[in-house]
Formats: sequence, C-alpha cells, structure tokens
Amino acid sequence: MVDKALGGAGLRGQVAGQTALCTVGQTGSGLTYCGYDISELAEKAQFEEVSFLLSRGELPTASELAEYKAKLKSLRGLPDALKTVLENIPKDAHPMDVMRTGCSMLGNLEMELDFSQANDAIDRMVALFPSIICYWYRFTHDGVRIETQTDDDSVGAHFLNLLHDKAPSELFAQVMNVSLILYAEHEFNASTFTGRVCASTLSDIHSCVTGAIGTLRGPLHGGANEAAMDMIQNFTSAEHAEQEVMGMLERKDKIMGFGHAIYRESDPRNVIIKKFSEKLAAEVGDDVLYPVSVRCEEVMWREKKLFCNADFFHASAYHFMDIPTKLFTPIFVMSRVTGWTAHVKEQRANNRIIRPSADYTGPDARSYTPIESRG
Ligand SMILES: CC(=O)SCCNC(=O)CCNC(=O)[C@H](O)C(C)(C)COP(=O)(O)OP(=O)(O)OC[C@H]1O[C@@H](n2cnc3c(N)ncnc32)[C@H](O)[C@@H]1OP(=O)(O)O
Ligand SMILES: O=C([O-])CC(=O)C(=O)O
Repeated sequence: MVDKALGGAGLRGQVAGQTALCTVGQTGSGLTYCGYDISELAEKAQFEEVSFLLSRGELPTASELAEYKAKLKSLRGLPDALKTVLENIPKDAHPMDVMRTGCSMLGNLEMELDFSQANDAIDRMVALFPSIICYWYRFTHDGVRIETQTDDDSVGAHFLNLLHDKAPSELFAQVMNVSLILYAEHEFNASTFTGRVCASTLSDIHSCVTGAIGTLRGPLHGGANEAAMDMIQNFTSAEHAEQEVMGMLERKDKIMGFGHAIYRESDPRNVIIKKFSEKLAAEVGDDVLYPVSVRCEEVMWREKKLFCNADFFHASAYHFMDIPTKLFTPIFVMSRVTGWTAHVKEQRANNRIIRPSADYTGPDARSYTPIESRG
C-alpha cells in the first residue's frame, strides 16, 4: 500500500545535508545568504556582489568587485558553435529548453576539466546566460544576429539591453538588480537539490546546472512566474480577478505564485518585489495588472491563508518592463545559477554520493513466466 507520509510527503522537513550558504524560514526575516539578510542585500547590494559572495564565500572589496565585474563583462561573447546551435532551435521552443540546451552545449565547448576550474566555469555561465537567451530570442523573433559582447555595467542591464536593443532606464536596471538578488539562492529547493545530487556523483558543473534548469522549469517551482502571468493577464479588473480566483478555489485549482514548501506565513521576497511592481505600475501608467495582482493576494489570504511567493509579483514587474512572458523563468536561471553552483562546490568539498532508500510497495516475489505461457 502506498504510504502518503512517505511517497506523498516530498521529503518535507527531513534534513538532507548541511549548507553554509543560506537559511530559509528560520528566525529573523526568514532568508539569509551566507549570514546576510535578503532585505539588506536587496536594498544595498549589486547582484554581482551577491554572485561573488556565493562563489567566493565573502563580499568583495571595491577593487575585487571592479575586477570581478570586468571579468564578467569580458565573458559575454558567444562561441560560434553555440550561436549555430541557438539559431537552429525553433522559434516556438520554450526558452527554458533553450537555456538547458545552451548550458549543455557550453559544457561541450568549454568543458570543466577539473574541479579547480569551477569558478572560471561559474563566471562564464553568469556572464553568458543572458547572451544565450537573448541571442536565440532576437534571432528567432526579430531575425537579427545580435552582438552580445556589450559594455553594460551589470548582468541585469546587459540582459535588458540585449532584449530591447537599448540601455534600460535607471528604474528598470534597479528592478533587474533586485530581482536577480532575490532569486539567487534558496537552500535545498528542488532545482538546487537536483544540482547537488548530480554533483555528488562527481559529475561536471555544466551537467549539474543543466539538470537544475530542467527542474526549475516546472510550474510548481520557477515556472510559476510565467504561469502566474498567464493567469493574471486574463483578469480585466480587480473584481473580475476576485470572481475568477474564487471559482478556481472552488474547483480546487492550484493558483500559481502562491504557497510555499517551507515558509508558513509569508515569503520575505514578496514584499520587496511587490513594492517594485507598484513603482513600475506607476511608471508605465498601469491601472489594471497591479490592482488585479493585489486583489488576488487579498483573496488568497482571506480564503486560504495562502500568501504570494517570490514568483507572483515578479510576473507583473517583468511584464511592466516589457519582458515577454516566456522569458520570465530564464531570468530566474540567470540568477539562480549562482546559488546552484555554490551548492555544487559545497557538495564537492564534503562529498558522499547522495543515495537514499525507497520503501518497496510492489508485488511479492514471484517466478518468471515464459512468454508463451502468458495469457
Ligand atoms: C520560487 C519557487 O519555486 S516558489 C514556489 C512556486 N510554485 C508555485 O507558486 C506553484 C503553486 N504553489 C504550489 O503548488 C505549492 O504551494 C508548492 C508546490 C509551492 C508547495 O507545495 P506543498 O509544500 O505541498 O504545499 P503545502 O503543504 O503548503 O499545501 C497545503 C495545502 O494548500 C494547498 N495549496 C498550496 N499551494 C496552493 C496554491 N498555490 N493554490 C491552491 N492551493 C494550494 C495544497 O494543495 C494543500 O492542500 P491539501 O492539504 O488539501 O492537499
Ligand atoms: O525553496 C523552494 O522550495 C522554492 C523557492 O522558493 C526557491 O527555490 O526560490
């Protein structure tokens, strides 16, 4: 018999290893990276400082940051063989599949030959992921081969510049920076755990990240920002949103962008991205999507005590910055690659192959029936 407490419990509450990278849902505000509170990082830091912190263990000094950012800038160019692969992925492919293929192809072209090269491979992925997705998107949608080796100051500005073919406004660059910080790391979430399992076999770092991208793609995880957008764009007013959400709850539908496996009362990232969604709504003159989103939040809390997770207000925020919905989850990849790879290094540093056991629920032992005797 299937035991729901085992098969249906998703390993919830079980400690599956140790990490010095992140706390989720513990005391204080609920989310810290290497001891730093997420709200302080989002308010004061550049994403590149956070990326450096995760890969090197400490925040950079001013000169280390300058050197690190210069290195990232120098790594934005795509190898020709990767361009060819991207040009051959169809326009209607899902951008998360493009990211997965792009990462895997990079592993073929620039193999991590030994683990001492991990930081070089990580820096290359952080620098190149915006180039990968934007090169494919602009080639297949606009028919242009863009130059990805640009001089933008940050990963976020680089992405928006490649996508829109113009430097972003100060507010858009700031929102991208905050968004990348919020998504960077989250302990043993499903995609990170995938990466750690892969790392525990002593596989290469591109395989770990490729697997993690595939795991992040699902709508119960990173894909929820796209799924939330697909939902809210159908609502024409706050009242309409309330009516529809009530109907969905009655039908026991999942409302994407709500709930969390670990947090019980709120996701500390939500209040931060929500504030920027409101700011962006004012900037672009929106009077539908933001009120619709707020009403969804109110109804979900009133009816189910379910709160917005990091993904929900990211949907409207990205939409206000004119980012196509299908590119929402790839932005998550551009950020989370920093957390994934930090976990890969941590796993390698104290490794034992991850191999839990299963409780067998199949038939009792039986003897083999020759094929001609099977009815
Ligand atoms: C960055 C991220 O990955 S954040 C997560 C992004 N994912 C989403 O937004 C998808 C929607 N949310 C969900 O599916 C879930 O809340 C998850 C996957 C995030 C967490 O799943 P779980 O840990 O199983 O949730 P939890 O145990 O808190 O669920 C409690 C109850 O609330 C329900 N519930 C949880 N989230 C939702 C939701 N978004 N909509 C409707 N009902 C929900 C569950 O179905 C469950 O009901 P049940 O007891 O009748 O089965
Ligand atoms: O921790 C989780 O399960 C999901 C999540 O919020 C994340 O990965 O950012």
